[in-house]
Amino acid sequence: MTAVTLGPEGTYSHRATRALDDDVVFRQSVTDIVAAVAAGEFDRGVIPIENSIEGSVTESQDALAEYDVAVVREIVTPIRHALLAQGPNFDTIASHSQALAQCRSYLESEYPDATLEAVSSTAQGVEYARENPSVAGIAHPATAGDDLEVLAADIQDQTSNATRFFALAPASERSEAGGKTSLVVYPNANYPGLLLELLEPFADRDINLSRVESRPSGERLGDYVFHMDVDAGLYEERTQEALDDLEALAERGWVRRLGSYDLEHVVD
Ligand SMILES: O=C(O)C(=O)Cc1ccccc1
Repeated sequence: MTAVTLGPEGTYSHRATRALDDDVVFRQSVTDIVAAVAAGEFDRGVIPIENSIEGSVTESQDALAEYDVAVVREIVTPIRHALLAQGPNFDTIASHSQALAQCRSYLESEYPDATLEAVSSTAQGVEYARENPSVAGIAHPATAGDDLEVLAADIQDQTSNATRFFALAPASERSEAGGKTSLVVYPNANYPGLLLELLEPFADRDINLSRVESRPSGERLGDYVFHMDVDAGLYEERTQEALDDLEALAERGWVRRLGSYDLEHVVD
């Protein structure tokens, strides 16, 4: 099987993809990855979803609301960032926006004058550092290879830094089995108590919600899509009943079942 993930080689997404044992190909953006899996070009896609310091990867959420794909696995990996460069004389630090944000305090105290440049991935920033002595990257230390120095290790703002990734498959492979389920709900409505009503079907059936996030629908200001993760599988009757209620509440919009899966931790 072939999995597509964020490249080039050595990104955290690539590290997470190793859990799948598939051949790996790379794309430059999360949206491209989700679109390619939805189009059936690859068996699997791996994208970052949320980080324990910085929160949701909004591009991933928006792509899951836009393209019809299945979530078939969840992979949680620890993230330990290093500062890498040809030497200490750099003026620009290039990395993925999530990595720059996860190291914000460190960068403000150690490199207050550096220019921070958000690039498509951590490993892409390292490529720029390899080409240019005035650029440093923030990435996994293994990306340093033989030609870059690890100037500082473990520079993330909290020692405990973990990222949750989703393994995606074409929609036809959606599973009802597993202890967790991810949903996207667009109620296309706005009235007092709407959010409460959307949560009640789960509370009434004693189903724990492990995440609720709102994202702008893009239709109009103040209109939202809700991303929900619940600790129950789609195979369970209580989940099916809760979803029937949710569908009725979202009759003017839609409910997308991304699928059920089990939690998996991969130590790097
Ligand atoms: O750029 C990468 O290496 C990615 O895979 C995205 C990312 C960035 C920072 C933390 C986790 C994932």
